[in-house]
Order: sequence, then C-alpha cells, then structure tokens
Amino acid sequence: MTIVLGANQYGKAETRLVRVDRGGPQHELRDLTVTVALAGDLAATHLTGDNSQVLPTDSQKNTVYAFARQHGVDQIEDFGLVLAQHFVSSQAAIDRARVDLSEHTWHRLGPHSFQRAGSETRTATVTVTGSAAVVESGLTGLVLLNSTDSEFTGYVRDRYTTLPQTRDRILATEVNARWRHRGVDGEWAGSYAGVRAALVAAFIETYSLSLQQTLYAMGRRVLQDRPEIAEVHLALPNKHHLPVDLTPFGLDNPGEVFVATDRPYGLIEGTVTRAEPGAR
Ligand SMILES: O=c1[nH]c(=O)c2[nH]c(=O)[nH]c2[nH]1
Repeated sequence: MTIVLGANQYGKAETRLVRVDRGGPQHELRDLTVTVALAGDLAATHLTGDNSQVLPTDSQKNTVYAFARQHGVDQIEDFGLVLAQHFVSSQAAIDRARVDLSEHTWHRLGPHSFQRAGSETRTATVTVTGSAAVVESGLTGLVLLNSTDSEFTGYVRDRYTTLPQTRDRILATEVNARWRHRGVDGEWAGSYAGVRAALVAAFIETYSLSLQQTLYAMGRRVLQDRPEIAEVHLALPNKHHLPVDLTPFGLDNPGEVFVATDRPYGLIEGTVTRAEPGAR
C-alpha cells in the first residue's frame, strides 16, 4: 500500500480586524473577519517537517493588519484581492491564495458612535407573589461602540499590571439591561422605546473615563427620563479592541487598526436605583 498526501491548504482563520478611518469630520468604521488559506507546493512540511516554504500563519495575520493600515479598508472585495495577490506573488511555493472576508454591519448613531446590526432582543420577566406583581423589562445583545471619547488611566498598578494607560481607546459593549417598573399598568411599548433611547443616548454622550462610569451614566439617564422605572441593572461586557503594534513593519498606528478580541473580557455590572423612600 502506498500512502500519499492529498489536497492541503493552511492559513490564519478568523482574524478580527477593526479599522477606524479618522480622516473626515466623522469616523468611518470597518469591522471584518478575515480568513486566509494558502495552497501550493507544501509537501515538504507535511512529509519531512521542512518548513522552508511555510509562511507562518502569524505572518499572514500581521499582513492583514499591516495592509489595513497601508491600503485602508473600503470594499472587502478590493481588500481581499490585494491580500490574495500579495501572498501568491510574494511566496514562491504558493500558487493559490483564498481569502474569505465577512463584514459586520454597524449603523451610525453619531460622529463616532455606532450600533452593530442584528442581535438585539427585548425581554420581560413577570413575578406574581400572592397578590403582588412585579414587572421587569429588559434588553440583551445591543452592541454599541464609540471610536473615541474613552480613556482608561489612573488605575491600581500592582506587580501583575501590564495594561498601558490610554487616553483614547475604542469603547464597545453589549448592553444587557433589566429594569423594574414601579407599577403593573405600564404603557409597555413606549416605555421600552424610551428606556432604550436613554441607554443609547447616555452611552453616546458620556465622555468615558471607565466603563463603570458609563454604566452609571446609562442607569442614571433611565431613571431621570423615565419616572415609571424604579431600578435598572446593567451587565456590560467590555468588548476589547486592542491597537495592533505595527512598528515591526515600519508602520505607525494612530488609533486606526485594532484587533477585536472576544475573550476574555471585562464584565462590568451594576444596579442604579432611586434612593428616596417609596420609590419601590
Ligand atoms: O473601563 C474599564 N474598566 C475596567 O475596570 C478595566 N479593566 C481593564 O483592564 N480595562 C478596563 N476598562
């Protein structure tokens, strides 16, 4: 029996790239997932472990980020063409490069504020105990992003702290909110729309020194704007967008190219409530 190597390919899957174009009066945001697969004369690494024709998948990922800085990201077809042509023309062993690109849609909310399309869900929990009823409304999966007006500095630095202080970062979160109504005869649809609008407005308008501060501002805005609400609970994952270090490739990165990481993430949770008696 003869055993032979059949078809094969390799590459970096699901590179998460966020590109902010700060050139105009309002920021433009592109959010991509990019998968590269290279094929060609790759027998040696499989048969003998000779890696002399293997461009590391890590380098492929770096290329995606460097090209985002050098060429910008407009249409994903164009970005894919530049990348695929680069791998085939620069790597002697590679005769086919396949680049899959997904663009995640964001709706504009303001000059540097965006809402991710899609995932939002409205929720309600009703609890009846004897003759008492409590209605809680909520939402999950509302993903919001500010591409500036967010800092994080002045925190505790212990021997395990490596996080660099930042005066300008992306702040993104998935709003998971639950709020308790003061009564059970609410005008539920209008109330929901009003609470949602208050949450979004506070997120957009708050110059954020921490996600904790933004959380409190969001809860406070709901209680200020919506007298029918007694209390708000928010669980806000910090959807980290880390600036990519492009200096090894001779490129600067003035807050334009980010890796969007999905885990681990900071999870900021809190309840904002009314202090006066009788609020419940
Ligand atoms: O807004 C933030 N709050 C934190 O508590 C925290 N911790 C961290 O690493 N980054 C951030 N950002």
